[in-house]
Amino acid sequence: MNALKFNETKSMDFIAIGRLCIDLNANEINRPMEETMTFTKYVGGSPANITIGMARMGMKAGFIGKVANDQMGRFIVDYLQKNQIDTSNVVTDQTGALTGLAFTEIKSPTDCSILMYRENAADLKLAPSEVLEEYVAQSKVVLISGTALAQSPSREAVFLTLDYARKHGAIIVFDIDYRPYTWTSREETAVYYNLAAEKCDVIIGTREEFDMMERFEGNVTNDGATAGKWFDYQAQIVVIKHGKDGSIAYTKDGESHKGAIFPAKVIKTFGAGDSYAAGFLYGLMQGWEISESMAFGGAAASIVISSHSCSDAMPTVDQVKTYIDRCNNGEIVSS
Ligand SMILES: Nc1ncnc2c1ncn2[C@@H]1O[C@H](COP(=O)(O)OP(=O)(O)O)[C@@H](O)[C@H]1O
Ligand SMILES: O=C(O)C[C@@H](O)[C@H](O)C(=O)COP(=O)(O)O
Repeated sequence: MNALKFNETKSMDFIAIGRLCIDLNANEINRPMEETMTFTKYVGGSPANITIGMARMGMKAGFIGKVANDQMGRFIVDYLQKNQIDTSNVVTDQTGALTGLAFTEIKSPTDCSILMYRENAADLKLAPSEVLEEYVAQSKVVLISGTALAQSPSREAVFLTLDYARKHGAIIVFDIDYRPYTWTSREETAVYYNLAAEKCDVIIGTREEFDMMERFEGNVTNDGATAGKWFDYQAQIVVIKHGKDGSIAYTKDGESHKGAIFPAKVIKTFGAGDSYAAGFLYGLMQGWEISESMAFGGAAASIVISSHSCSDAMPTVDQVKTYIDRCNNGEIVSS
């Protein structure tokens, strides 16, 4: 058992708030963007990917967000619905805003980058008045994604969602999800990230993301010290991710747990964090121990980084279990 107490009377398992975007993933891999000519379109945006991952694992999931009033916006909503994700709090922009695009460059399995087009992005136009309290109140878990704090009115919509989630007893998860291009300064970023993190039960981020949040506190860069700060606020679990070197989770009772990593035939690195979050949160919601939940997330991540997409490659529970078995039998080895 982990220490989190989910309110089992609620009708939905998981709701995320944040961006619904499009990933355009390079078809011709192992080359720079300048030489990449064709791309495959997928639903993207980190919180969207995590929600799709939760739904694939059988969780009753929903989303709070805003999409453009165009073909891309309709493609996103349709894809969510096909994945059994409730879209009743996904609103359509009426101001001519556009869908955020992420073109991925896959230079090698370890050298990947993302070129973002996020001018006038619809997701950042979500207003507080468009977040329905009764919708938030239904969910056992509410996940907020840090990028949604980058601009008003989305920023206020997230803080209001945090208030509703706390009021109605949800477990609140903060995926730091720091994307520098949506922010105007590192100071502004750190201020808002810290204000949000104070209100969350589970905080998940990479070492670099926590470094950004600690910019006013000298050079901490020690995982234990980083996590310790948040236990004075609301946090019960703090997870610090270290790419292919795995992850470490700290809990309020002073314990720490290392996340197992699994072999992968890596096509690209992005999507690791989102699939890890889905698998980890799924495990926690089953009442599994922290390390078992981390391993489940690690295996989900290995599946997704061995695939071309992020969202579309999100595995089912059976796929993750089979993957773990095959790794344990030596059938899957790293490329
Ligand atoms: N090359 C890899 N091989 C196996 N597992 C990986 C690899 N890269 C990432 N992972 C898994 O995915 C998790 C999250 O990856 P990370 O790169 O730290 O997150 P993000 O994608 O958010 O930057 C890691 O803790 C690890 O379990
Ligand atoms: O989050 C985005 O806007 C782009 C994602 O859809 C993308 O594929 C990605 O970067 C995934 O993030 P990660 O899991 O943190 O690597």
